[in-house]
Amino acid sequence: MGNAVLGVIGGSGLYDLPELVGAEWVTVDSPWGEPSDAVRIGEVDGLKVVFLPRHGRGHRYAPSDINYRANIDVMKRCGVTSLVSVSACGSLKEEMAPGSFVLVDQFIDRTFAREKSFFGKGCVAHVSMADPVSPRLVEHIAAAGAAEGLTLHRGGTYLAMEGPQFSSLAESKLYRSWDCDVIGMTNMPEAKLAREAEICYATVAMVTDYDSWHPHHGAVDIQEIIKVLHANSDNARRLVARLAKDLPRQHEACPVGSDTALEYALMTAPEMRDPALVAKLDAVAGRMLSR
Ligand SMILES: CSC[C@H]1O[C@H](OP(=O)(O)O)[C@H](O)[C@@H]1O
Ligand SMILES: Nc1ncnc2[nH]cnc12
Repeated sequence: MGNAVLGVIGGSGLYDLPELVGAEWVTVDSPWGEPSDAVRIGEVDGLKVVFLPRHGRGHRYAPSDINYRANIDVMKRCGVTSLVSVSACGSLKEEMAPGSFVLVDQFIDRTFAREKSFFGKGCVAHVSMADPVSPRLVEHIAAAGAAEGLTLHRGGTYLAMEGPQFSSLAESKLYRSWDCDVIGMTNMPEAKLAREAEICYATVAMVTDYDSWHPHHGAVDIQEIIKVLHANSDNARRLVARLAKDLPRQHEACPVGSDTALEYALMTAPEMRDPALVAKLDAVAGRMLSR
């Protein structure tokens, strides 16, 4: 299946990966506009790793301002085959305590002010999001976490909210009644776009707080979040470094078809496609559109 390339999107508190060898910041242009930052490209034991700070260095972009399409397009242009999203989140479950990590396997998308697809008028596509994360990548992350002695929860539903304000108590209780496990502001549409770009995706959710619902913890507060983030960014970096060491150097076919998601997804007849949109899709859908 070709060489594996590991992409890492670092969320709040993760703006660099010092573990990368021979790393350089590289500006990659995208027809989808401005990505959050340049990418840091380096390697770990021969594996190419591409790191992008989701909010930009210095945390310049709010969740609604991030150009998720450009970020995923840039990852695709860099050859990324597996993408790990490291994301701070609130916990909606007692047992998922601040400081722990959750390998989520489902998302509920409540965001409403973001571009959510590379496709549209002139080139329509519908990909499956039934299994939004790649199980094989999750297995490798879980093994890396265990090797590093981290507290990891396997499985969970991530509620993506628009933000930037945190949830009201009523919203927090509503999401708990939906049996959601964690809440954040960024993994949608990121996961949808990764799927459209045929990149295997998985999220490492770093729990920083109990959102607003917990009777014995005050409402979520950014100072507390920052403290937990500082205490955990080393753990997140160790996890990613171990993953990079141990990830198979050949890309493994995704059992849920993340890496072939466009195979039967394109709906628009070739002669009816908009050439301008097709040109922008050169990286994301070149595999299908050049056939
Ligand atoms: C710093 S608290 C809110 C902020 O943190 C999370 O960001 P990310 O997912 O990039 O780690 C959350 O989604 C909000 O954007
Ligand atoms: N409680 C919370 N809600 C939304 N995003 C978050 N990121 C970290 N904690 C969060």
